[in-house]
Amino acid sequence: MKPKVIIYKKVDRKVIDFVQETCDVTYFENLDSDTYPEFLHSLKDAHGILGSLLKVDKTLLDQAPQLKVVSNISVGYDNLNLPELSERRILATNTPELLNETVADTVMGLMLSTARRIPELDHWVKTGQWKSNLESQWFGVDVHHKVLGIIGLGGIGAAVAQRANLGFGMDILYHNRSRNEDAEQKYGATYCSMDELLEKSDFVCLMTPHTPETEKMMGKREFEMMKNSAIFINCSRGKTVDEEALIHALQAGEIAGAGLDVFTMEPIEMDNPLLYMKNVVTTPHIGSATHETRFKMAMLAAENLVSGLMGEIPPNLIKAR
Ligand SMILES: NC(=O)C1=CN([C@@H]2O[C@H](COP(=O)(O)OP(=O)(O)OC[C@H]3O[C@@H](n4cnc5c(N)ncnc54)[C@H](O)[C@@H]3O)[C@@H](O)[C@H]2O)C=CC1
Ligand SMILES: O=C(O)C(=O)CO
Repeated sequence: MKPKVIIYKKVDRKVIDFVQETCDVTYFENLDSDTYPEFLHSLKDAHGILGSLLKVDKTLLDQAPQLKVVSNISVGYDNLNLPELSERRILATNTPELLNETVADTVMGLMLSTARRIPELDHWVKTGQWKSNLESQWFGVDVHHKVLGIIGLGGIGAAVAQRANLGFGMDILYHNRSRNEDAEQKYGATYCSMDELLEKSDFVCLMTPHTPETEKMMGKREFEMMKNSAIFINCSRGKTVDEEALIHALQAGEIAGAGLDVFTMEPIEMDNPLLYMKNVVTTPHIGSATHETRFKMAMLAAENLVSGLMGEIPPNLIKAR
């Protein structure tokens, strides 16, 4: 009998076909209040699940007694309770590396959009406010040849450093759990303490995973240490930032702006003050969301899933730290 698999995220037909070669697939394009009851029902005899961002905790796992593999279509895996999965001998997998370049493009996009105020000026043009020569009130600040501080220089952080240094002539400071000699050699990246990075950078880009250690790692003290002219970019996870402290820092002028792809609550609530600040550019957690990259991620996640269900060690098994 074929293993039973739930795909709970919209993926390309080719991905479903690939999984169907070896598994019996139940497919939900989206999980919402309409589809969730049926999803829970299917979970009872599912051997594998494939998707992203679903909170896989004790409560959910109690509903899935047959589960063998949880395959994330994401590199981040803060949605998974790893000790609980490991106790139940359930394999967990993710999709590292193949999204590095795409997410780094998003980071550069947020930096440029915030510094050069592109969404604000787009609105200005489209609402007929371009009536005279450009006034200095619409000017932005340079990105090129500034200092970029990257907190968490892993796969994505290194791709950001490459773009920023080789493309934009920026000086790179970084803070990480360990030294990245490759980035030091290729992009002149300089390792420093978190405090030094915050004090010296014109742009601070947060790119760590969300873990108990990194939860709210950017808080009141950290924003106060940044230059008043500095711009903060977060493309990691919303919970790595104390969002109230960020809002305060922006309102008080402690920092000049922010480009944010991720938020404490997703989707963000419409009364969140960040949505009403001109110096904040937001995107809806689309760091890796291009057709090409999302297809590759879903296919890799499908390969991880099938390999685990066939009794092999999946290529991207998440190992307990
Ligand atoms: N906005 C989006 O759509 C996306 C967000 N992400 C997020 O980005 C994160 C990073 O992804 P990758 O670069 O692929 O991971 P990675 O594992 O290659 O790099 C993460 C880096 O963070 C460093 N780090 C971890 N804890 C730290 C700490 N306490 N202080 C300083 N550095 C620390 C690690 O040493 C590592 O170098 C993911 O875990 C995910 O949460 C990833 C892809 C897309
Ligand atoms: O891969 C991740 O961790 C994401 O957030 C989506 O690409």
